[in-house]
Amino acid sequence: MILFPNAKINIGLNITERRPDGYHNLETIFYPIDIKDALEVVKSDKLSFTSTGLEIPGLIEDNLCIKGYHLLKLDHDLPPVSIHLHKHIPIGAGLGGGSSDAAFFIRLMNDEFKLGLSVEEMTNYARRLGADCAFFIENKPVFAFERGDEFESIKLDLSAYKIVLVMPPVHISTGEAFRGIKPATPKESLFDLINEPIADWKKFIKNDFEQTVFKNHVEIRGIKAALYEAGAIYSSMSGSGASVFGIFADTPDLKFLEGENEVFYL
Ligand SMILES: C[C@](O)(CO)[C@H](O)COP(=O)(O)OP(=O)(O)OC[C@H]1O[C@@H](n2ccc(N)nc2=O)[C@H](O)[C@@H]1O
Ligand SMILES: Nc1ncnc2c1ncn2[C@@H]1O[C@H](COP(=O)(O)OP(=O)(O)OP(=O)(O)O)[C@@H](O)[C@H]1O
Repeated sequence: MILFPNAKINIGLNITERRPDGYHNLETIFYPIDIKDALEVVKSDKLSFTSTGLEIPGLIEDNLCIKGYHLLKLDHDLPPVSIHLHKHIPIGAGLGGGSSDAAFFIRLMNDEFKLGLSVEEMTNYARRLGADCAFFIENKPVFAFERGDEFESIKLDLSAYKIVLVMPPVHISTGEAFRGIKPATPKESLFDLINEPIADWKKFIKNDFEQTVFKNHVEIRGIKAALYEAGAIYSSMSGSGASVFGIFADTPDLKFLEGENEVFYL
């Protein structure tokens, strides 16, 4: 069976407090976007993982698909499988690529091997693999809170707009981006602000990681400025970076950004 795990962007991200478990409580809007990996799983005589496309840093044992397999195996009688991932979603981008692979892996195993898991059960497995993973089980726009793995439904449809995503040649690890953040409770929750007209978002909606990340990577700040210059209605870094997205009324001409960076027109 083959599935196509997609990426997400964060529209706004407030880091509200440090938790005793080393994580942070935050609030954000997750919005799925159309940049995808391809994930194939077939029954085999031994567990294996191969990948093509972008090089995935780290050990195969640490790949979130393999971790997902071992997690499900604790509770279910699973045959060995061979997993192939074609990696297309930029890594260290704040796009949740690895998290999406993990969640889609759980969904795939549930379907392929008739595990009978409910959405809630799959979400619980996913959140044990990473804070971002849980969102990709249902994979629809949500307001997320606590570790980013509790959700409230929202109505948000950006299909009338053009989203452009720019990935600079820099990778940022989520752990690195959290260092130096001073958590604070915002005056107004994103849950309410997201209902304001998009033209007003830039006045109210911010991503707390920009403060720390822009300090060390001025070129990322430059991309955001360039997107506004090119007519973006709203622009922000996604998650913990390094990618930056812009929401436009019409497809902008961003050729000047294309040399150095990878530009996705969605
Ligand atoms: C910041 C976001 O990218 C926003 O979408 C995500 O919340 C990060 O989610 P993720 O990459 O799935 O995060 P995990 O793999 O669970 O955690 C990586 C590291 O990020 C930090 N982390 C992550 C999520 C969170 N709510 N608080 C944290 O402090 C922790 O130091 C953790 O060790
Ligand atoms: N299937 C996978 N695809 C990509 N990275 C993976 C995968 N499994 C584990 N990883 C590890 O996760 C790290 C980054 O993952 P990911 O792409 O989710 O981060 P990100 O782009 O910063 O997104 P986010 O922080 O929003 O989850 C990689 O450096 C890699 O070591």
